[in-house]
Amino acid sequence: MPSSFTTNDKIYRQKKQILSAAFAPRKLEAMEPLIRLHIDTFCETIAAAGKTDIAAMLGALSIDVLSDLCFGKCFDTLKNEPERDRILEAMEKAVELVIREGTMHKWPRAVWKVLHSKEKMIKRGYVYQRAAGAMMEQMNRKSEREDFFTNILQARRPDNGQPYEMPELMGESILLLVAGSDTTSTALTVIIWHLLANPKTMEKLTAEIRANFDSADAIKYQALQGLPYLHAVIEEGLRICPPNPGLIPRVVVDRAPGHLAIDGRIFPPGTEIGVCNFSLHHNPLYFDDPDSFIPERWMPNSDIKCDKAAFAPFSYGPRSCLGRNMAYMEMSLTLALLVFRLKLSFGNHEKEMLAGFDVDDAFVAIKPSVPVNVTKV
Ligand code: HEM
Repeated sequence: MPSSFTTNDKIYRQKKQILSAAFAPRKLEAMEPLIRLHIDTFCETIAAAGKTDIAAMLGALSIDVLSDLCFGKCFDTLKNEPERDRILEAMEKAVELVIREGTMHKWPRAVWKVLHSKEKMIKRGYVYQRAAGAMMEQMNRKSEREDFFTNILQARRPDNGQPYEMPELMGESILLLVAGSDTTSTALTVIIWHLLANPKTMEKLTAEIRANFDSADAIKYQALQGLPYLHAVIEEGLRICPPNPGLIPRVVVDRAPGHLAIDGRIFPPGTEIGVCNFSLHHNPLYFDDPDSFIPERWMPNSDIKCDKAAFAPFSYGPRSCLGRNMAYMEMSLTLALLVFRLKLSFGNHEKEMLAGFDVDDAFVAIKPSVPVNVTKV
């Protein structure tokens, strides 16, 4: 299914322009109250449960936020447990397979058949079904609200002046849903795991939030952007375990003089190359004590080595992440509201949890469960 992620021509450039407009800072500001509403539901739901898998609930939060902002229809996965389990599993399969389609497109059909087992295809089909259903409803609904997807629905192709066709619209809807939800929830899960494993860091973050706000209602993104420790905690989470931990592939193009030279080595046109984010972020040449979670390295005037040029969780260049601003807004509000309103702990799972936090690389990180106890402050 074609999407901006898998196309590479002038149609891609036009789609990118359309999507960039949808993510403009002014439009995002207008979306803060909606994002906030879902974070409130998230905090209330996990507080009422008392014990929860925070990784799954953060997955549900980011799906609810994305489905609401993208299609004007929240999938309600925070409140509906069977729906949550089904869509999270489908999302995992969709991510694995979308990436194989994007990166192994030249492989023979027989290999594809093995990789695309029938069971996985059926499971991932559920994400397609939900995204397509929401998109169709949005096409038939007359709403004043401008969602991310409204821009694509109203756009015309530059080559023939016609609206985008259904398979392309489907591709974009799935891309937005998967790219925007899984990544943000991984980043938040990583950060919360490290905060729980480092109580002094959690205390410092909580103290910063409490010193700046006297009620949860007063917490607004504009004010959060000025809090250095919150920012440092988010950057350190994205560094220590980037949501796209592996290699983001690029193909060397055929341009004069014909070859690309990097560090004295020649890469001919057609070669797939890339930088592995996890290795980059854990290289001691760029970051002191790279395997430890040390938000202080990001604080102004810190003397802990922290080379910002080697920090690329959203990638660089024309294909870099479109949802970066939205991700910072969602991560900042979620963390601030969480530490302001709730107290989390590993409870009985402390020993097992402190053994370490590992993810699998399937282009995006596939994360483990993180069981926590939750109480209201
Ligand atoms: C912490 C959260 C996030 C991280 C770490 C992240 C990271 C990335 C990365 C590494 C890429 C690939 C860029 C490349 O190929 O060079 C990407 C692409 C993309 N991201 Fe994000 N992302 C996040 C959140 C979001 C959100 C909230 C959205 C909103 C829907 C979003 C939408 C997209 C889109 C549409 C693309 C494709 C861009 C293109 O191909 O031109 N992302 N993201």
